[in-house]
Amino acid sequence: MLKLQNINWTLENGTQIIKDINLDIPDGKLIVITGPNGGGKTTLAKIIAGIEKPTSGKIFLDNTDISDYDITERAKAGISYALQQPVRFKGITVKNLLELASGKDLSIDELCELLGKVGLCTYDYIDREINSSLSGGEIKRIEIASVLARKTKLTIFDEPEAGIDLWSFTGLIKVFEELKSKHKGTQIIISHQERILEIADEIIVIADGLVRTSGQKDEIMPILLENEYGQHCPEGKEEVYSE
Ligand SMILES: Nc1ncnc2c1ncn2[C@@H]1O[C@H](COP(=O)(O)OP(=O)(O)OP(=O)(O)O)[C@@H](O)[C@H]1O
Repeated sequence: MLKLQNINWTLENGTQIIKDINLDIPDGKLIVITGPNGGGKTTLAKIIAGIEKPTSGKIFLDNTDISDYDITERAKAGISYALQQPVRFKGITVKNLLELASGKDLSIDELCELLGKVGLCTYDYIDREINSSLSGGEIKRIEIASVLARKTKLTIFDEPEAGIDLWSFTGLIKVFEELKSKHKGTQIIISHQERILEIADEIIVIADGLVRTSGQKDEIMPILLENEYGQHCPEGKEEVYSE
């Protein structure tokens, strides 16, 4: 289980972006974090992955305090993060990246399986360098494939839908559903997409640096659809909202 305890993140100018967030993320679930633009979702994901250090607060993975772990140590502890805007690696091919991610050489069949999941034809891509010649949607899909190759305990996908065409997006939803049913790990997906919210076990709504509401999908979906990002809280959740 991932536990976030009193996580705060404040800019040097004193602006507080993440405001005392407490969350318990259970194992083996698909958790979708949603909420308005600029609410703090990516910042929180970066804090979990070790890319940003919180101003205060603690993070535990399976009861181990990983607060002082850097990004590499967190990756070794089993946390993967697919960035909202992937980076390009000059001189590294798609095959190299997928093999680095999976920690072993991959056969053509294995490469086909991974790239097929994100809707890319292996023969067109394995030898392509991960540079600016790839389109935004292609690089996003390759990054998602590399995260799938890692099969870690906790995987965070930051807006996997961004830049992905409708047809590949449908395939991606199937990949998340398959991960949910076959892989024991936890998936956290940051998303604005109703189709991704629909496959969640639990939904967390973050706005203005706060957890506005959270709970089982069936409990949270009606609130999201009827109101603007959970601005009306269900009974018993008002104390979170009133901050
Ligand atoms: N390094 C930074 N310096 C200044 N402001 C920052 C920095 N990082 C994040 N912010 C601000 O913090 C707020 C939260 O940003 P974040 O990217 O976490 O939002 P988000 O909920 O992921 O938004 P979106 O849905 O648009 O992706 C935004 O107002 C953003 O401009």
